[in-house]
Amino acid sequence: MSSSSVHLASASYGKDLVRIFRIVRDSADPRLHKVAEYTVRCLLSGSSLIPSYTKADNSPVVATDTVKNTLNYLAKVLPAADVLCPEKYCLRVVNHFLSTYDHIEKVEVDLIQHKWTRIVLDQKDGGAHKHSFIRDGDDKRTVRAVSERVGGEIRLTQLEGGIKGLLVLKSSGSAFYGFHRDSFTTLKEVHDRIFSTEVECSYSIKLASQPLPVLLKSTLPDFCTISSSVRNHTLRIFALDDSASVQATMYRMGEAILADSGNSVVTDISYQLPNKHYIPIDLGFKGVSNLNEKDAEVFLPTAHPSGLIKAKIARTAASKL
Ligand SMILES: O=c1[nH]c(=O)c2[nH]c(=O)[nH]c2[nH]1
Repeated sequence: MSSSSVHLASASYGKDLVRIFRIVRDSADPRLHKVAEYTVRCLLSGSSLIPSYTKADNSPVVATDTVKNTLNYLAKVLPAADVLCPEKYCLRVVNHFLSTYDHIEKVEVDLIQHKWTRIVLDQKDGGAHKHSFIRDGDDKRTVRAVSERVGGEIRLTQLEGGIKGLLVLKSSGSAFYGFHRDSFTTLKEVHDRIFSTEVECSYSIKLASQPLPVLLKSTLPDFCTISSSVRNHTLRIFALDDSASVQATMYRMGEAILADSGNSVVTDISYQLPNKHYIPIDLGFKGVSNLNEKDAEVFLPTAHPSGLIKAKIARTAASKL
């Protein structure tokens, strides 16, 4: 068989790990700042780019360096509100590439927001500082936006918000018993255990079915309020649920988020939760009891292996009515 019996099955390219930092200075008080820091991946695709892979023809290639320049340029020239809101920034970015380059058919943007929270000093030192910030947690907000040219129109085909790296632990209020047992099972049933996980989730946001340039002229949902709501419900259910398992608790988190009337544009939420095991240490060598649920106080935090539980919780057709 000749080498021509292969074809390009799929392809996309662009810039990854583009670091963006934007300062927004208050118009009335230039020392009062807001800041946003993002890591962005932006990938382009389209059938007219196929020759760049198959025929070494670079003529249709918008250089990945140009993609990086564009991400920085848009961070500078877009209205402050559109850069400070990661979802809006992503929507502007995908729209830019499809409205600028007729031969690009699809743009995918994945963004990670790095936290910068304003430092609040004692009142004697002036309270909330105008331009000093702290990284108060490793959790990150994520956004994915995908836009495609459909029938000559620029359409938003995917918009997702999310969280990653949100590390939580509860030292009681979690059990795991009644599970299937067979000759491979060694795990003891437990009625009170440590539950720790690093929350990763993403939720789909459905906007009105209009071309993206039209959507961008309309009033968009308050994406930051939705993001806070997802984080708050996740933490609330984690703390309050008398957990029967990671599976049962994550389902309740999804239920709470979708039941909140403020989240009507959220159609589903996917969780990925590792079960980070804490194992009671056997101190029997000193005659000290540490293995029973009631007296276990010293544990070995184990990095691996961990359980890994995934679920997508979605609205059923009836609940959309
Ligand atoms: O919440 C849990 N779900 C499981 O499926 C599982 N399996 C296991 O060993 N421990 C746990 N915990």
